[in-house]
Order: sequence, then structure tokens, then C-alpha cells
Amino acid sequence: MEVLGLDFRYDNGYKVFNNINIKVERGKFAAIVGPSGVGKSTLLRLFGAFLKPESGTVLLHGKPVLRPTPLISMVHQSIVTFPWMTAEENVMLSLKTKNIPKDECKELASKALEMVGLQGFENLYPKEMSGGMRQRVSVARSLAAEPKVLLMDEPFAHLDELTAEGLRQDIYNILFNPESPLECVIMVSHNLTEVVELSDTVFVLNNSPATVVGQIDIEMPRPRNSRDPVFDNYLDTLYRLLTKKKGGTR
Ligand SMILES: Nc1ncnc2c1ncn2[C@@H]1O[C@H](COP(=O)(O)OP(=O)(O)OP(=O)(O)O)[C@@H](O)[C@H]1O
Repeated sequence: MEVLGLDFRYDNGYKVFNNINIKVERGKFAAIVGPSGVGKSTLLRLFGAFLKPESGTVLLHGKPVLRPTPLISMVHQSIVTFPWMTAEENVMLSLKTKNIPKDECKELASKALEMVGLQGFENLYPKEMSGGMRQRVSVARSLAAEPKVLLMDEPFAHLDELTAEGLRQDIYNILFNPESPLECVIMVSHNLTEVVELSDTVFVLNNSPATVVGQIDIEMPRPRNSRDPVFDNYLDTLYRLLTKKKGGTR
């Protein structure tokens, strides 16, 4: 998946991006970081074709993505589950538009729930689940339609730290398990530790209009230990790119 020469401005004239080029290879977990308000969520929405660029293109398998497609799915920051539906019904919702027979929908939903570690909990309602379980349901819903690309906007932000840590430890294996047709993940996060823990590549956005000011490949075996000095070096590099202002200091 890639974006080429992307420019974007909102209807009120505010120019968010100037010539963004990002390529995420098959099998890779990519993260987008940047100061608050730089345009991270906007960029995810452009990746999913939920917004239209002023110029430039979004490509999947080399073909332009001109409108939202089930091949690209989004997990939102706020945990969106419908309280009156069971875990299984919440997941089946994402398959509604696909014209799939009910039995097959149930099978896909059950497979997705199993992938996120919720087998046996299909009939629970959201109020009977922890925050972490609800976020797993959101992830299962995004995976059920078997997308090629998963976009995640701060997926751990509304979880308490312990729950977030548990889900973070699982998420890479959930997403890139051998049965999953998923090809890549693009996550927005402001939590640099989380980013170094999970990503293969980090794209750093900065300035206004924003550009990509750095691309860092994280070459550490998984699971990654945040106490490893190499981990700290990556954090320092990202921090430096995030705090550097255009033109440097005089
Ligand atoms: N619908 C909109 N119309 C006009 N401007 C908008 C709109 N949505 C966002 N913006 C502006 O565009 C810029 C980028 O917003 P965006 O939410 O993408 O940033 P972000 O990097 O994700 O921020 P944060 O880290 O705080 O979540 C911000 O300055 C924001 O105020």
C-alpha cells in the first residue's frame, strides 16, 4: 500500500499535507507519528479513501484507491461496539454489506473472534466485557471481512495501561497469524514506546503543512524489550525527529 505525492487541504482552506510519500510493504507493521494536530488521523482517512486528496494518489497493489473498500479496514480510537448486540453480532455487522449467507457470516465472525482470543465469549454483550475485550471485538470486526490493509487510529489509547500492554503483546501475532490474509498494518500512535515495540517501520510527520521528516526501520527481534539500550536509541531518534523544527536553530 502506498501514497504518492499526496497534498490535502480541508474545505476551510487549511492545508494539512504537502507531498506525502509513504510505501508500506507486504507483511509490514507501519506506524505514523507526529506532534498533536499534524494530521495523523487525516492521513489514515486518506489511506482508506474516506477523504479525497487535493492531488496525489493512494495505491493498493499498484491500483488507485478512489473510494472506501472492504480491502482496507479501520479500527478506531474510541471502542465502538453496539451495546444491544452480542460479540458475535457486533462482528457480523461488518459483513452485512458483503451479501454473504448468514451461516457463512457466522463462521467468519467466529473465526475472527477466535483470532483475537475471544472464542467462548461469542454471546457476551459489551457491558459484560472488559475494555480490552471490547477492543478485541472491534479488531475482530475489522478482521472478519478479511481486509488486506488494517488502519488503526490510537487503538490502545482508551485502555488502562495493563490492558493495553496485554493487547499490545498479542496484537502482532493476532494480525500476522498464518491464517490471516492481512498484508499490512498502518497504526497512528502518540506513544513512542508502543510504536518501537510494534513497528517494522515508523514514518515521522512534522511541520505545517506536514511532510514526512523521517523514516526509521526498527530492526529488533520480537518480542522487544523496552529496557534494551537499542530500544532506547530508537526512542531517542524518534524524539529528535519529532522535536526538530524546519530550518533548524539559529
Ligand atoms: N474537518 C476538519 N476541518 C478543518 N480542519 C480540520 C478538520 N479535521 C481536522 N482538522 C485540522 O487538521 C489538522 C490535522 O488534524 P488531525 O486530527 O488529522 O491531527 P492529528 O495529528 O491526528 O492530531 P492528534 O494527535 O491531536 O489526534 C488539525 O490542525 C485539525 O485542527
